[in-house]
Amino acid sequence: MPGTTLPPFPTDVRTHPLLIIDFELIKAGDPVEIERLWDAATTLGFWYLKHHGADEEVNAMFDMGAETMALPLEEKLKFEQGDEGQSCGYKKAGACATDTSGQLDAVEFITVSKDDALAFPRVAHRTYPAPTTASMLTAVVPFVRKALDVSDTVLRVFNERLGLPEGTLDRLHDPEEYSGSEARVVRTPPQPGKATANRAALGAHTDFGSVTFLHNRLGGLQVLPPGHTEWSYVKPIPGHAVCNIGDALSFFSAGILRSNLHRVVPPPGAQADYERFSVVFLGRPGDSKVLRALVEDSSIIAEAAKNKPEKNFETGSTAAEWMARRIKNSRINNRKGPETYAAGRGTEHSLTAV
Ligand SMILES: O=C(O)CCC(=O)C(=O)O
Ligand SMILES: [Fe+2]
Repeated sequence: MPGTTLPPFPTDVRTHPLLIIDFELIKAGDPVEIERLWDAATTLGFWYLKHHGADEEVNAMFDMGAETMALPLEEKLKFEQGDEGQSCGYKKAGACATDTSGQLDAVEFITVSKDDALAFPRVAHRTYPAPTTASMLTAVVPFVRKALDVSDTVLRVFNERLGLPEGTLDRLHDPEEYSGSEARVVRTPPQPGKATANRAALGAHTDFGSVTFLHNRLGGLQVLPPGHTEWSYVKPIPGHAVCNIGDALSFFSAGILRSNLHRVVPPPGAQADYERFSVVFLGRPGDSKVLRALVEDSSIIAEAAKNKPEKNFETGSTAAEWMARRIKNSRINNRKGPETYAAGRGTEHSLTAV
């Protein structure tokens, strides 16, 4: 909402502090900052990222999202992602379950595949609503390129710290291969009444892929830190991205990198009266890559897998299959019962977390 002053994030709600990582120092190879990034990625799996240099691209994405969401629902529905497990396109509010009981989500998405962005004007997977397409070269492509730079840089740090042969994680994220990586704008409309304040607008989930690069102006994002039974807000800090690890990196690293549960609830306090937009890049491995611990490539990962015999790091699933399964089973049209929701879950999920 250009020109709108948003109320500040309230001081009387529980927040979870995240480490603030300086992207410029990471790029420069600063050993202290790399250690801090490693610490964040292996404990909660969430951190703030400052000096990411993507402010302009992120603002352009917020504008693209607002223009696209302002279209009549009927027009947006022409681009709906469907029930077959595809993620790119438009998702209406209420298309997905947020819990085993089949409670409906309250967020709408416009999601652009990185393959469509980088191939533009050629169509790799699908077409998008007119305001999204019109912003492809001015917003989506520049944002995707910045996000890929963040993701590649962070992956190189993890590659080294995991003791993997040089280029291993790079090859698993080869930009030439089609992948589920995508840029998304999420809109949460103000929810009627206080009763919904604690109800998930976007249900508890772990991200499917590798590195997520998220931008928030209003509160609403919450994490469930390991060992906690209560959700805590992640307070938005202007100019700071929130980054987190997804399931694919958790599998590749035998759980050394943490894919943590998170969700979105309506913004807290006076912020609740405003519509909430977030801009996110979800980085994912190449479609054909199998999600499993890289035990043959690193003694550090082999040791981690050995120390967690109760965990199965052999999914037998490619990155594309993992993502399609999770999306398909979250779609309310595919719901047969509580088991459908359960079949769509990822790492670290307990079905009591909603
Ligand atoms: O909107 C947010 O703050 C988080 C969105 C998110 O978790 C996702 O799109 O996976
Ligand atoms: Fe997420």
